[in-house]
Amino acid sequence: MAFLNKEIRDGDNQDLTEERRTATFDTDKMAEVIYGSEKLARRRREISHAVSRIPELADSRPLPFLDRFEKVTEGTRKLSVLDRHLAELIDVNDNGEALHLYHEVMGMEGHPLALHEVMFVPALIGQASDEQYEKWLGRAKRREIIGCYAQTELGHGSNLRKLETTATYTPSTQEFILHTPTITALKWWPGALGKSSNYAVVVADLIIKDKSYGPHPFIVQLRDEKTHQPLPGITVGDIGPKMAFNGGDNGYLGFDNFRIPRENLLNRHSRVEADGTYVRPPHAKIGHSAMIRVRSHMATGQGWLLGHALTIAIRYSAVRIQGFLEDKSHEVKVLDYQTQQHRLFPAIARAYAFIFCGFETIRLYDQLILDMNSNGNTSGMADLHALTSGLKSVVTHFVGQGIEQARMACGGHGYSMASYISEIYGVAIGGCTYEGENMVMLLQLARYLVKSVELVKSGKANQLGPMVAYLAVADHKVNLATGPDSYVKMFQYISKRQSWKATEKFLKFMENGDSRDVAWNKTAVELTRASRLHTRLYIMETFIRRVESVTDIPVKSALTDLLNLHLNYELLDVASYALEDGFMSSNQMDFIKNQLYSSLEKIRPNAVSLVDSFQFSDMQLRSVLGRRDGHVYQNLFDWAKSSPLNKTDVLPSVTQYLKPMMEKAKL
Ligand SMILES: CC/C=C\C/C=C\C/C=C\C/C=C\C/C=C\C/C=C/C(=O)SCCNC(=O)CCNC(=O)[C@H](O)C(C)(C)COP(=O)(O)OP(=O)(O)OC[C@H]1O[C@@H](n2cnc3c(N)ncnc32)[C@H](O)[C@@H]1OP(=O)(O)O
Ligand SMILES: Cc1cc2nc3c(=O)[nH]c(=O)nc-3n(C[C@H](O)[C@H](O)[C@H](O)COP(=O)(O)OP(=O)(O)OC[C@H]3O[C@@H](n4cnc5c(N)ncnc54)[C@H](O)[C@@H]3O)c2cc1C
Repeated sequence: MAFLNKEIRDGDNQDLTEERRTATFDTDKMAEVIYGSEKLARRRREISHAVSRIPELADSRPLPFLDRFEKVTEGTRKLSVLDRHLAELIDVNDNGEALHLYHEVMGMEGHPLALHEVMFVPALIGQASDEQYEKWLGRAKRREIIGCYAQTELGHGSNLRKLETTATYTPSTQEFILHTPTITALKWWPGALGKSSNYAVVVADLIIKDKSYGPHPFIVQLRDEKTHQPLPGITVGDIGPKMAFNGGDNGYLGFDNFRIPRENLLNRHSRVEADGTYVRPPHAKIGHSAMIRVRSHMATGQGWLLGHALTIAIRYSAVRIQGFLEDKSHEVKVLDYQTQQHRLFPAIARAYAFIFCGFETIRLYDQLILDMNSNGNTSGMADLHALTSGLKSVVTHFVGQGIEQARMACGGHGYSMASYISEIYGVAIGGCTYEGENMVMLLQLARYLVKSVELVKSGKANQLGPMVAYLAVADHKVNLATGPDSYVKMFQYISKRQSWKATEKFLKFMENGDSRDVAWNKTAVELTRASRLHTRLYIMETFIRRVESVTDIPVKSALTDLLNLHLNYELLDVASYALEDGFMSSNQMDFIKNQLYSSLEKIRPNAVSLVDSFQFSDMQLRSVLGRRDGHVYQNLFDWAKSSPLNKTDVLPSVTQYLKPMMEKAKL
């Protein structure tokens, strides 16, 4: 008999197989929706299969047992094996295939090329002139050189206007002199900078004739191409262990009056002429395109990270039997508890929603780069900046929460590194900080919202973009029974009210004599609340649009259940805003709660299949609890036995310290 869930195999844990038999949709078809195309979903499976047949690509030992040095070495080893097999495994021009292959083999703990693909090459694509393309891009793409993105400094990450590294132009030699004037000016944090990269895009304050022109990107050689030794005038190294990404070498970098030629300012959009004349870019923030790119990709990347943790937690919850419901002769799967479902199912809905939002922002980013490179059109930048600033903040925050709930949902075993959930958590919450600290980015979106409200107030609502048009729409009471649209209207009301309230408060402080910055700071918490609500509205609308467009009926039906859960969960979560002014009644609250509980019941039979549809291989998950076959206990025992501490029955530290202490106590 053919089952709709394609993960069923002979010999699997029976409880998990039972779950898979109840799937109401085809998991291959759901994977097409998750990955955006039939081709990519299929190629992912084929690539995972091909990788599993190359033993050298497997981790040589479970990663949690490796120390930092071993992790870096292991990542670099696998990268070199991968390099030999690249062309046979994937179409190297297909980003989706490449991304999957790297996730599969390299995992998420970092490796020497992590920032090369994610920021160095994209910075060249976005910022280099045609001549610079010619000179650098081919070499970078062939990986003759390895690069990173060095912007953040020991003293400044958020406030780019105060970066201290200087790039001073000297017309007599037509060179820039890069210099690190203070300890706080050291570049600090860039991924793959410490030990791996021999080139970097360095962001430094451009100075011409004693005048500062602000941060600009330069391509800089850091190490000798043959010996890999740092060049004279360069101080570079690793910043030490971190919460996660310990297979990666985030680094520090200092310059001692280090000279680079004038052509090394990435000059597609702004340039310095030989005599020192500065030619301005068409948009002041155009040099930030590599950051906007990562922010645009973060929602899908983070959605997949949440998907990892949920695959582990849901599969384990179907295998873990503990406690009773009605029948006291049989314990039940912990997945049958309403609290367990409430802990995990809304996060499944969010993972799907975030992935769908990410597809939209990636498309918008690609369009922006096309417009900028073909005709210098930067009109989409402000909107995309506002959108991705909010999205990266809201998504990373909820993903962190969701992963932590997934860990707790696995009880004691969730706390073991065998679950791998703590590693996923460490990686995911890095996203709350990198590419713009979340509060800072929420405040960026708030600037956009405040400006939009001000437009409405001054009678210029017709100038609002489609994303904020609701800020000008009249309020109306909503009957919650009428489907997704009514939830959107309710959310629009809440979001609009918060944006208006925060703006009025901000303006009032200014009317009362505060400067703009002080008034802004006094309103900042309310402003971040407005940004979160606006972003959650966007996520909700995107989710609705995506589900509406699905053509496979069983897949659409399962997604509709997830969407309904999401709508009710979201509205309940922000209900205090709607209760504040009596917009929502307590009867409506009860209605929403009941809808939510019935969504949990509807989703229950499909829970395992919804996470199976992410189609993460065991290699990619690296989790004993999340194994596809569900054989958790024997493998946990084997995993524990492989701990280096178990190599001998008596540890040298016991002989050396513990025994003498115990012996002494006996005397
Ligand atoms: C094959 C692989 C494919 C895909 C994989 C890709 C991604 C995968 C997902 C994850 C990646 C995984 C691993 C990577 C791990 C880590 C990488 C990390 C890298 C980094 O962290 S790099 C460093 C990042 N640093 C920052 O983000 C700094 C944050 N600060 C800023 O961005 C700015 O300084 C800030 C806060 C926005 C403010 O700037 P500034 O002070 O200059 O501006 P103002 O506040 O005065 O505002 C002025 C004005 O300008 C507007 N504006 C600001 N920035 C932008 C922008 N980027 N675009 C457009 N407009 C911008 C701002 O809104 C103001 O407008 P207004 O006056 O209000 O009209
Ligand atoms: C895993 C990881 C990888 C990274 N990779 C790179 C990389 O490849 N290249 C690179 O250049 N950098 C990288 N970074 C650095 C990262 O981009 C910065 O750490 C980040 O932008 C935050 O800046 P910060 O550290 O200066 O934080 P800070 O700005 O010092 O933040 C500290 C606190 O101050 C608050 N704060 C700061 N400014 C404001 C404000 N205006 N209003 C209100 N509150 C404010 C913040 O909200 C936060 O609570 C990485 C960081 C991490 C963790």
